[in-house]
Amino acid sequence: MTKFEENSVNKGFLLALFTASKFCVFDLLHNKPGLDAEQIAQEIKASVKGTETLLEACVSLGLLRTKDTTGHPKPVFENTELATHFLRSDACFSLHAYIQHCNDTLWPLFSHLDSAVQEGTSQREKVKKCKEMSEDSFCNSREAKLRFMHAMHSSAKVAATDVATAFDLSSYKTACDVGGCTGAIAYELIKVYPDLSVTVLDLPAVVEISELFQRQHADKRVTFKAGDFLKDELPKADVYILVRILHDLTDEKLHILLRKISDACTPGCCLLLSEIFLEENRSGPSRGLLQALSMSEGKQRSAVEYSRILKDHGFITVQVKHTNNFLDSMMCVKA
Ligand SMILES: C[S@@+](CC[C@H](N)C(=O)[O-])C[C@H]1O[C@@H](n2cnc3c(N)ncnc32)[C@H](O)[C@@H]1O
Repeated sequence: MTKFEENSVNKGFLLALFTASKFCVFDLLHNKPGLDAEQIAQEIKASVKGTETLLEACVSLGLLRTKDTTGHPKPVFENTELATHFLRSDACFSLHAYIQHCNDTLWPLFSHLDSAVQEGTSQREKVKKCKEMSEDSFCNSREAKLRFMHAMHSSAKVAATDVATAFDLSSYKTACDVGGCTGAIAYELIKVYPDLSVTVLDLPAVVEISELFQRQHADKRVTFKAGDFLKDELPKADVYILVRILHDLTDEKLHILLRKISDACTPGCCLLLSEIFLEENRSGPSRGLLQALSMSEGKQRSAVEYSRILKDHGFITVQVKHTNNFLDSMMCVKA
């Protein structure tokens, strides 16, 4: 298969995934495995032809499989392990909300890819304008924030164990998860390190909603602080955590934030950074390069680039870990 064909299949993969997810096909087949295309079409209120085509595509992509059809004239469908673990909306590691976020927020950025490449700038404003014209400023609504938080929460949960265990943090007592959103990483950290307390710092509008995500956990070792990490004083901690923050910031904002963290640290304090680390020659991984292509205000970097930036702020890289998850990690110590 040529690179071109491979990429068109990836695009098809995403579209099939979004669509099946939107119609809750994976939830339906979890609750009622072994339905045929006609029965599924009826349940999701879609055309039989369209449903059949979608199901076949999902089978070819390894998201669904057909079950032994003896005694049944038509093929019947069930979820594969992949769909059971990651695509059901109520699965422990569900990426349902993240897929929705990709569909609603990231995907539209790609429809302005020509301008993004021409200008080399984020197309968020353009997408926002189009949306505002059609949807009455949905972007700033509580619903949009909640949707974003669900997306972050679900994907953070998938990476949380690998992020928390990438390095031994057992000698530290206090941590601050800077831009920690719903606390998904913080709650994993206290599970792994019972003596650790974590302050999650995030914007007031996010902290206000974050309560909705804490009902099952609620543990006083995790506290939430509303604030702006570019303007307000950072909570004091032995470990500062930055998961999926730096790649999204302009160079100017990145340096403001790192200066604030560096000022808050005493020698020996730790900085745990988790991002997708690009290969040194920028040949991959493609999830990082594609994220860069959606053109946020920031940029994707290699571990060496991050190390260099952090060194300028007084941090020495102790170790870099490429996990088998979608985020890599780096541990640095303040000199
Ligand atoms: C891409 S999300 C990452 C969330 C979390 N660290 C994770 O990986 O799941 C970025 C987070 O940073 C927060 N954030 C962005 N700008 C901020 C600021 N100026 N002050 C505090 N939090 C901010 C956002 O609200 C959001 O929760």
